[in-house]
Amino acid sequence: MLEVKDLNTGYGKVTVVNDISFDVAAGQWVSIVGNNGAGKTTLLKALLGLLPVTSGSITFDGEDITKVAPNQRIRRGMAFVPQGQQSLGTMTVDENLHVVADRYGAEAKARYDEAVEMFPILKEFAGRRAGLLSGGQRQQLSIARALITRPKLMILDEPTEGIQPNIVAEIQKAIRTMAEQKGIGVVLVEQKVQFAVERADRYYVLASGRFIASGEGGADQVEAAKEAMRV
Ligand SMILES: Nc1ncnc2c1ncn2[C@@H]1O[C@H](COP(=O)(O)OP(=O)(O)OP(=O)(O)O)[C@@H](O)[C@H]1O
Repeated sequence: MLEVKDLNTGYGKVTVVNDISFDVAAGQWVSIVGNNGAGKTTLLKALLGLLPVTSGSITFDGEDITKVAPNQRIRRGMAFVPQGQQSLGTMTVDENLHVVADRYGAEAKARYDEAVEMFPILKEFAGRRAGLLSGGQRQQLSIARALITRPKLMILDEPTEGIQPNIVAEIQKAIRTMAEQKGIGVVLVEQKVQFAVERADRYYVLASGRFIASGEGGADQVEAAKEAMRV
């Protein structure tokens, strides 16, 4: 569904991401792990159309979208969950979800229900202001908001940053479920290798803007990925 080929991108004349190629199929979870400054966010910005591609191509759903504007990419079925749990803090959980769901008219309720089903805590805290939730709960709210759009591809930027371990496990499970049961393709970028690799289908290690290792996901692959990241 997503095909990235020989992608180069960066800021002005400085190339930060070099010759990146990978594919994501429907229902496949692909993780990109890398340390601080490896180029993870830069790569995601290029996938979303927020940074121009210097060379290479991005194909989504059979169409070349290398030069397609960000809002068009979203319309075609990409959803983005940015770093840092960005929900609307002064609005309640319920209002945060309705802002997105109510765009879908007759489908609004079904879409709303579908999203909170994945994160029951959001039902419990429906009336609470998003700004008063824990970081992990806010992250779940961000993912739920993205799910309401029924994306074909969900792109997540370090969803576990600053989050307690018990919620990290819940988020991991939800990502697996959305891939497996809803057929959503997932691109996750992370520094936390275990979280990213353990239940993914495939992983890539990004260092200094290049893929230096890759492999199948799974609990037995975590050590190999960690080892590759140490180099
Ligand atoms: N707006 C910018 N202008 C110029 N260089 C930038 C800009 N943003 C990031 N960079 C550089 O690009 C490189 C990769 O940064 P990027 O934010 O993509 O890394 P990252 O892997 O996402 O790191 P982190 O895990 O800390 O978020 C770094 O060397 C950074 O200094």
